[in-house]
Amino acid sequence: MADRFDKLQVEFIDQDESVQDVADAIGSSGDVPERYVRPEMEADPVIVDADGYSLPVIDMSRLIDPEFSEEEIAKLGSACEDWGFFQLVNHGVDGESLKQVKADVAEFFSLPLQEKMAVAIQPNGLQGFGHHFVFSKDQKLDWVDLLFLTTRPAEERSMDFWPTNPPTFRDSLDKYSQEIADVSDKLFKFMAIDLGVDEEALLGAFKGKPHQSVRINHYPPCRQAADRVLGLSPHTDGVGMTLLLQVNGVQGLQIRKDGRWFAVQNLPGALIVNVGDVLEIITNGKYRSIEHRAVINPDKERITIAAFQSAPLSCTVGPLQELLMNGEPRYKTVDGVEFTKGYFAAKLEGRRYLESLKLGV
Ligand SMILES: O=C(O)CCC(=O)C(=O)O
Ligand SMILES: [Fe+2]
Repeated sequence: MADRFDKLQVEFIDQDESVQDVADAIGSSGDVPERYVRPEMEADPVIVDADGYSLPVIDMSRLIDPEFSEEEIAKLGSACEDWGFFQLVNHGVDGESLKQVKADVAEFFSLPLQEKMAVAIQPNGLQGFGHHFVFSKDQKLDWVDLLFLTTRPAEERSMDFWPTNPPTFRDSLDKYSQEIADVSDKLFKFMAIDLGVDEEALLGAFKGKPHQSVRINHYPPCRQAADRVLGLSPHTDGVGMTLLLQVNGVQGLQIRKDGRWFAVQNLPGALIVNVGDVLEIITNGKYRSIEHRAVINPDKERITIAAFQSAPLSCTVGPLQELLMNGEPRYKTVDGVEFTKGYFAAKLEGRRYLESLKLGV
């Protein structure tokens, strides 16, 4: 079936090596190939999670409890304004479903390369397993193998890219994708209350069938040069909202805060949620889409599942009338196809595309 991304006609350079293979080939003594080495890493200091400086924690059980809801919604609003990121606890995602999806994803990445290549990304495609978003032959490469899939609406899935090994993979990803869609619907609802806009007005921006895709990231360890390679280059997410699940206990997410990198310590069991570019634009800049990146552990592999909740390509991306500053929009309004094309054309470099949509007010 036609992929939503076919309309975008983005052109990528084919990559047929996997980072896991590169890591295996260099073993413990060889050099990391130049294409993976990132000299810019040395320049940027990292702040660790310290007193008075930790990611806000939002409790879903308080959001839905009439006694605490108002207070928790205010906290949610501040988190989206000040940080653009928060940890969500008591999110209600079924424990069995979490366990199963984690086990299946880890098993998929542990398969031999040829098994994984059964769902390999196709030339100029976006879905499937492999290296993604390579735009030129000289571009530095991220130290990650990933599997990118459209998960919702169900009729837009390209099942050719959904692994059949392990056999439970499809079923567990299907269940997880439903659970995450439910959590994000609730969060959008509470955000609408915080913003003082009609729920329909906020969700109306995601009119039709909300879109969800997942990026399952596998970061092999890098013994030789963990501090000189990057798992994911700094970027913002070109979507409404992202919900990130850490599949194993290995940390690696960093977010840009006050010009420096801040290392997120994921609370066990919490989902990490962040505001994407589309939500920043819809809220006319009230909520912020923050640059983030993933770093590599020298000894341990790291696996994460990022679920992106977004708008259909048929929608329009622009500030909500109710949230204009003195009647002024701070961002251009563009249609969904133009927005997504522009996001990729800016090569996922930090906030570059988002800044280009800003109007001079
Ligand atoms: O794996 C992580 O910590 C970050 C993932 C991420 O930012 C993404 O997939 O967009
Ligand atoms: Fe991201």
